[in-house]
Amino acid sequence: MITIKVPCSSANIGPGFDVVGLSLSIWLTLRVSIVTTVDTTTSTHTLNCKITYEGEGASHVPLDADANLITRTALYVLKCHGQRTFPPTTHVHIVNPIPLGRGLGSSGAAVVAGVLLANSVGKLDLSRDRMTDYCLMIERHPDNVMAAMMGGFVGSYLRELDPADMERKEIPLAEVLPEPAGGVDTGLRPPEPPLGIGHYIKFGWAKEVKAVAIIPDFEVSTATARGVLPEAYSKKDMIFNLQRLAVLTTALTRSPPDAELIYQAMQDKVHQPYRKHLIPGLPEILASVTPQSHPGLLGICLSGAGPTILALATHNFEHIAEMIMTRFKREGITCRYELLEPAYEGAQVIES
Ligand SMILES: Nc1ncnc2c1ncn2[C@@H]1O[C@H](COP(=O)(O)OP(=O)(O)OP(=O)(O)O)[C@@H](O)[C@H]1O
Ligand SMILES: N[C@@H](CCO)C(=O)O
Repeated sequence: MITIKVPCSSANIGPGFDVVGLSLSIWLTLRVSIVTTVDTTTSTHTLNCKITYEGEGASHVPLDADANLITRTALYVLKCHGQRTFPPTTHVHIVNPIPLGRGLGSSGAAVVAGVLLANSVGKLDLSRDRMTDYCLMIERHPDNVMAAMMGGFVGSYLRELDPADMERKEIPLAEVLPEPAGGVDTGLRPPEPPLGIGHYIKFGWAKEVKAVAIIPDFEVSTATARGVLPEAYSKKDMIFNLQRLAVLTTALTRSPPDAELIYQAMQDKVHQPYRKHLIPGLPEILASVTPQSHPGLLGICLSGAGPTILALATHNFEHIAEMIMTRFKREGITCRYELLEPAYEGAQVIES
């Protein structure tokens, strides 16, 4: 039995759009077994893989190996290594408590889990850095996948690629992860990722800082939330974010945390203002919960592409969460909240 555990993550933390991510303590878990039978031709499951699933999205997440994001990702990596199917007969049981499309990195966790799955069942012996390259072929912004893979509070950038590699990086997603093609397999190897696409550094984290995630009961797809962003930004807005991000990455390591410094350093002009039409009440919520109005609060932001709100705080967690849920309720939106800790250790593979 192989157990694969991947944490959820919150990207951006205010000004660090597509740059920083924080892995948090909700874990996607895969339980993987390979049953070797005498007659290996009898598997009735797509590509030798049986999927069972419980948790968030159980009513609609596909259970065919060539359609489910986790196994589709694994197949991409396996095919790059000349393996066209899973080993007969693979059973992947997925337990997913990460809400989908809420800004808590469910797709990043699924992609990381898929790459780890391929590495284990295909006995590929890939390094963690190389596995990250595969993740970045599928999820092209590094913040969620780097945090989920490496754990903790992580900053990352994508390497500037030479023109040939750039071409490969820009290939449409469907070519990296072919759509379920009714069994059509050209036999060609998919494009392999260039070496060393992503680079990262782990920041420290002051241990008293916890994350309160207020999770509305509706989804915002990341693709939609990226579609509303402008193509270009003013110099003024870029400087605004860069100044804050530079301060924030160290401010969150200091004990005791400086609430005034962190609150200001979590302001953003690059993505949150443009996403307000997708998340009713967003500007009011971000402006009305402050360290003065809510002692214990350090800072507040949209988690990833939303709609979850992330509040960093040292105490008073329930009060902060209740205030935000009440504000959402005025917009007719119900929410739940979770008190989370950083998942320092990142993705794990346990063989038993
Ligand atoms: N465990 C899973 N199994 C299969 N598919 C999944 C799983 N988790 C996520 N997905 C797919 O990813 C989609 C959500 O991805 P999306 O990028 O829109 O949001 P997110 O990753 O939850 O949020 P964000 O990127 O803002 O943090 C789901 O609708 C589903 O298609
Ligand atoms: N940085 C990404 C994270 C969401 O996956 C965004 O905000 O669009």
